[in-house]
Amino acid sequence: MAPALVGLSHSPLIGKNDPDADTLARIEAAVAGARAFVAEFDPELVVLYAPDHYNGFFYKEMPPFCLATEATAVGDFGSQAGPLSVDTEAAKALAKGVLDRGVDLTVSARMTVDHGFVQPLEVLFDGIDRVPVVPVFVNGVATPLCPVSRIRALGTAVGEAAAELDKRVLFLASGGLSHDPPVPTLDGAPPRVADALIEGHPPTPQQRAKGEERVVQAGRDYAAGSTTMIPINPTWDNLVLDTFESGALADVDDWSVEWMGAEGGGSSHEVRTWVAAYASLAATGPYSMASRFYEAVPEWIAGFAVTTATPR
Ligand SMILES: O=C(O)CCc1cccc(O)c1O
Ligand SMILES: [Fe+2]
Repeated sequence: MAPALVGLSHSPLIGKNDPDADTLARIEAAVAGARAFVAEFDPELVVLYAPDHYNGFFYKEMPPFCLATEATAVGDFGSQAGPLSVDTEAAKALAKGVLDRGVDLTVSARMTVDHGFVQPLEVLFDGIDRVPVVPVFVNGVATPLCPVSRIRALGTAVGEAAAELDKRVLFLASGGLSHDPPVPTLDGAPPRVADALIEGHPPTPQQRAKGEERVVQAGRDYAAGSTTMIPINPTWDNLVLDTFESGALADVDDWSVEWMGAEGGGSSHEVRTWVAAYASLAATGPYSMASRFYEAVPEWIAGFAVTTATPR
């Protein structure tokens, strides 16, 4: 088994509320680097860790994480809709391997996913059906959240199980770093919102359009210096990236939900996907970060990072 890793922030506002041309060019160069890295590695399997934004997972039952043996994308924010090319056999093997290692994994035989899963597949592979993938949902918004140590344990178990496959496996993380987009919260929600977050009634096209316009407007406000959202925190984001680069992954066990939220905003917990991916790579042996890019992009409501890593 040969592993590699890409960590990639996502934002549904890419192409909808872009930063200035120079910033955009720097980001595009970093993303092109990740695409070249992936093309060169030519993965036979992608283990994709991504969050959900109340399109697939709801409070009726909210697992801390969940592995899919089949998955369909909803097509939010203009992202691709339809089935992902899930490698069901590999997914089942990984699920068994994770459970055998004592991590209480939830499995979905029909996962609904959103831009969190779709965007990295579009950006790196030009579509959601181009490469065999095992989607792994990591809850990054719906409190209460499990300790980060459990996400590290998940990633480690997935990495150990993946090492038993005779494949080139790319561990791919989607999301983060610090950002505070207007994602609804169950605590204090009015009854109609609470009902939507619990039951997950699919929104009408009008409701979806209205919600998406709200997020685009929030990006404009964030870039204009709105103080109603927790600002992007480059210092914290670089501390997070330093941790991944150093390989001292056990440090994340001390990252409390409260500390992360205060430093990085309500969606900073999306970096749990990165914790899982780096733990997976680390479980296969010592690694080096091969490239590291970071830019605070308020227009996208994103502390935007791109990293690649390979075995040492
Ligand atoms: O779909 C939503 O409600 C949130 C959308 C969203 C906005 C900015 C950055 C993100 O990472 C993100 O996911
Ligand atoms: Fe997100």
